[in-house]
Amino acid sequence: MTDDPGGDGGMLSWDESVFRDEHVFEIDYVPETFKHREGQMQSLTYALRPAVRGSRPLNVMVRGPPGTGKTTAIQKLFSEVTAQTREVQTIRVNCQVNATRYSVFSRLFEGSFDYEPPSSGISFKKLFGQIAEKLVEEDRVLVVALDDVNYLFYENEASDTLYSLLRAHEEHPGAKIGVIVVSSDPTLDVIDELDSRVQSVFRPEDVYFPVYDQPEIVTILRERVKRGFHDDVVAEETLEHVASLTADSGDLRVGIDLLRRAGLNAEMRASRVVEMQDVEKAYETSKYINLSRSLSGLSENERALLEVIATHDGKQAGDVYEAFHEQTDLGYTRYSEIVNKLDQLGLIDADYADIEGRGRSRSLSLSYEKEAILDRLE
Ligand SMILES: Nc1ncnc2c1ncn2[C@@H]1O[C@H](COP(=O)(O)OP(=O)(O)OP(=O)(O)O)[C@@H](O)[C@H]1O
Repeated sequence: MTDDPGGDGGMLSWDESVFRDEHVFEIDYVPETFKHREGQMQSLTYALRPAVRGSRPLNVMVRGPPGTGKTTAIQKLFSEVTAQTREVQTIRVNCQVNATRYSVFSRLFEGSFDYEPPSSGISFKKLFGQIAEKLVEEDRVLVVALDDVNYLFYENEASDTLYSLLRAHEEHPGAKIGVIVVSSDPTLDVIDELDSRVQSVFRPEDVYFPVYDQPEIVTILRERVKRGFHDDVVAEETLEHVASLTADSGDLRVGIDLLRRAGLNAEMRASRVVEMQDVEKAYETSKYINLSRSLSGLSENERALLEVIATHDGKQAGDVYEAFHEQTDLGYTRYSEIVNKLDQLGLIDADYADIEGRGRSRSLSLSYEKEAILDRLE
């Protein structure tokens, strides 16, 4: 691309691309290099070391805002461990998808047996029994990463799930299980929110992932640009701009998505170069990547309530309930639970306020612009 073989100046012909490898901008891509996380990787490796020797590993609590490399660290760690030894089995559970104890253990079953548990409704006890039995039989240590564990808290399932995992050896002698909980909710105090029966057995190592600063973002994104785009498609100045927009949100995902969309915008203009205008246009969508991600995990009723709040923005909880109940027939308890979850996800603000003559009541308002939410709920 650099030598402009067609001799057509800045124009891209229909069968050319600015991308060398578009795949590096996809969400499930695991980067080859993982800069600025050496300390965290060291702590994680240290915690897992006993497992490699056949003992129960240290439990770990990983915390940090969205898009700071927590999942990537677990993926890297797990592939290093499994490459080293067959004695350790590692399973990562995405709690946004598996948000109940039963569903977490179904995933563990699937990870252990390579097929899903019977859908006919096998009891939790049986499910757990089979997983533990296999571990003991094969004399393997199981390391479970509960990724985005905050979702288990939103569903009130965290204590039961952790309790079962941490006390596994009591019901199933010989079963060795280590747990890594990964929380991306900075407002959630993981230990504090657990039942005291869990607190007494869960004293994890703490590993923190701070947001990347702008120079760190530049080095990480430069690597992606090198792998993902042909030479000279993204100028240094453009990269700096992408990094500063990314630093505003603190979520590296914004930067990666920005690069891909800006590349597509350049192609749309048949340009060989990504210009600032391509980045600006892409940012209108990329800045909402975290919102889209939160929305994608919502159930039908949760989406319905968010939509009702969008059309009653700033109204009192009681008034919103009436509209919600009319639409879904759900009762007040369930309604309150969903309000709390949307609040914890940072989608709405549910603030208590004194209302004249009515005591204290919550008013519900959107944390994002109404249109941004409604567009993404469609
Ligand atoms: N140091 C790094 N080097 C290269 N890529 C990185 C680095 N840190 C994060 N990424 C990339 O940023 C994106 C987000 O990272 P990741 O999913 O690991 O974040 P997270 O902290 O687990 O986010 P969440 O809490 O929202 O689940 C991924 O595409 C990942 O490849």
